[in-house]
Amino acid sequence: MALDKETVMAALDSVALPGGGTLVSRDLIRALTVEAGTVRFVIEAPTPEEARALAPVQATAEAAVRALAGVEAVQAVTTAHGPAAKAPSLKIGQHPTPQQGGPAPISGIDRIVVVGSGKGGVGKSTVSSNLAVALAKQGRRVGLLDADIYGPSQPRMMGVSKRPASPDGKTIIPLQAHGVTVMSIGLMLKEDEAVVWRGPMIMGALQQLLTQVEWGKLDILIVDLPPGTGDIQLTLCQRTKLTGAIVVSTPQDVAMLDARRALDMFGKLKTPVLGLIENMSTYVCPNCGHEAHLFGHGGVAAEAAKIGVPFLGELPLELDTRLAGDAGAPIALGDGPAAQAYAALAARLIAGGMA
Ligand SMILES: Nc1ncnc2c1ncn2[C@@H]1O[C@H](COP(=O)(O)OP(=O)(O)OP(=O)(O)O)[C@@H](O)[C@H]1O
Repeated sequence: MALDKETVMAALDSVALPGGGTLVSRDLIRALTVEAGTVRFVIEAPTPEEARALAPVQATAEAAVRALAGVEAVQAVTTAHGPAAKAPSLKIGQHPTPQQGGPAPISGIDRIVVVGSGKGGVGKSTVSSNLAVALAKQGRRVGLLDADIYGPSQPRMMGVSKRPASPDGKTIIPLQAHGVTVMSIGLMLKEDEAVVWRGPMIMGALQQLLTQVEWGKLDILIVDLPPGTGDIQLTLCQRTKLTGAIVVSTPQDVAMLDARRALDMFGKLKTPVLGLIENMSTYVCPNCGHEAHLFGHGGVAAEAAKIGVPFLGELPLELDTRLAGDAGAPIALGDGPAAQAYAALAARLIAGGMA
């Protein structure tokens, strides 16, 4: 294989960062050049402290590039942004502006699909990120909006952490990860900063994420909702023209009870339910191959049949899915059993005109 920038970037994409993600997925590589066997690049950290902490990562990156065929010399430096130039300040969290008429589409976005659940922790964010990646792998232009304002998890799951730029203090430039355009309120806050807002501020923040982000042209925007049936769900369904909702549940009775509430809410808000997904459906022991159903099995399919909505599929409970999410590289990027299940789900949505 010829030595070129793509080959070097692929090698750098294998270099994991301490907080999750890779040098490439977190967009830290600058000024990469390849000249007659000599590779030069800059690792640009957001702060001088982070730059110091990246010294071992630089060594790993140099070794990864040096191992490529045709590389004779590697010259890498790690720098920091330094104190950020004073950008026009963008305030996230404000009172919503009134909207005339009914739910409005977002210009440039063909379909908006929300992913919801009744209960927390059933895998809504995992499904959203993996579905986004699986759809992007099948050639769709995909956006992922993390609307879980109280507990944003997409920055970690997609391996992004850079604060999105706002060149004019109004528009927000989203980030790119694994072929997906990503925006989360978590990117505008410090990782452990809590959002302590009342309903109107939340609605205003959501409105900003939907309308001030430069999404570009998308075939589908996937919105990862917070759990439950609160202000965010209400605002989104009433103000934005949605293609529909996907409801994720585990097969457990308590999860299904809450999922029914979510379904009831979408019914009341006249948001079409595109289908149900059963997550953490089966567990195959990696040592002996025994298949177990830790949270039961088939409950979601039975519910879908009962209420007459499509059952979109079941996803296995597996350690690799959790590890991949924590590492910022969704499991759907690979080709194992979970990735195949997500690929089938993506293909089904595309075939049905939903993505
Ligand atoms: N199929 C799976 N196999 C293994 N682990 C999973 C699976 N689905 C989700 N998880 C893990 O379970 C945890 C909760 O998942 P996730 O954050 O996606 O749920 P959620 O419904 O979005 O939660 P929240 O209510 O906090 O938003 C995460 O650590 C995730 O990695």
